[in-house]
Amino acid sequence: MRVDIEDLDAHRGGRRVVSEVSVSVPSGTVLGMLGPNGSGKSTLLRAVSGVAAPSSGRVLLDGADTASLSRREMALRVAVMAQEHSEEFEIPVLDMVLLGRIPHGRGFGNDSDRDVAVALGALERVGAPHLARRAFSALSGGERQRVLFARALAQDTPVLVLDEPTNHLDIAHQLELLDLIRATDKTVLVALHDLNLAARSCDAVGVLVDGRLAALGAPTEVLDTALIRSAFDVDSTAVDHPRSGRRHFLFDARSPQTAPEPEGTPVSLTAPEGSIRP
Ligand SMILES: Nc1ncnc2c1ncn2[C@@H]1O[C@H](COP(=O)(O)OP(=O)(O)OP(=O)(O)O)[C@@H](O)[C@H]1O
Repeated sequence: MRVDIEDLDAHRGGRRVVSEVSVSVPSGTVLGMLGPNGSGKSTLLRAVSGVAAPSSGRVLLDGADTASLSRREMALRVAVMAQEHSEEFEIPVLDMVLLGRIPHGRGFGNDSDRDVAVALGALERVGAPHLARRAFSALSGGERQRVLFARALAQDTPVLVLDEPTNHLDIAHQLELLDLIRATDKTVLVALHDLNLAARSCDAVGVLVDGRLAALGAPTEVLDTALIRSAFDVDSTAVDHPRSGRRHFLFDARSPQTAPEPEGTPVSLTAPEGSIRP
């Protein structure tokens, strides 16, 4: 399913935090949304998924304006994995994943055998079938992320909107989740902070700075040391991976022009007596 974002503005707390963003995401491709903290990635993704309507502009799913779709019609098209999930759900993990089946069925607690099979299959895909009977609230941060990703998969939608899905995940599970995303034929919009993971896993990346799209295109075209400096205020060095040949970035330091000046009396960095520092 194709996703077109047209001239989108979005407000948070009465302030415009996303301005004039236009992006087309072809069916079955992965768009990584990059940008510094507070640059508007989550706000843009909320607008795309229908969690919060844009203040102006449109989001089209295969040409259909999301403003004209019912909640259920949206839930059959777009599954969302949000960044914040402070909920202390006492429910078992399997029931949490079954929430993804609600748009397909008869409502919570009326799951069919197929719903249960899909939910168990999704847990299997994220490597978490052993968690099915555990309470969601008793899981670690990374285990919760994987269960919430399983819920999004179980929703069985053509579009996935994922806000920093690799938060809390160890490196093996980060790679696994991004490989799973790549292996689906879904259209994926995913906010990421790790530029090297994004370059490895996305067909295209969009870089938001202060709510505006500063760059958009294939990772190899977009990501370079100049962009990283201007968008993130960080100096970096590009190196090609000795085996894959893929471009990677080593991060050197905050760029000197923009790093905050130290204020007042310099703080001594000498380790105190008995410290574990060498
Ligand atoms: N609930 C809110 N009320 C008011 N302002 C908000 C709210 N949520 C976010 N904002 C503001 O909107 C702007 C964009 O925030 P957003 O969460 O979209 O950024 P982000 O790029 O996803 O950031 P991060 O990388 O830190 O997750 C920020 O300036 C933020 O302070």
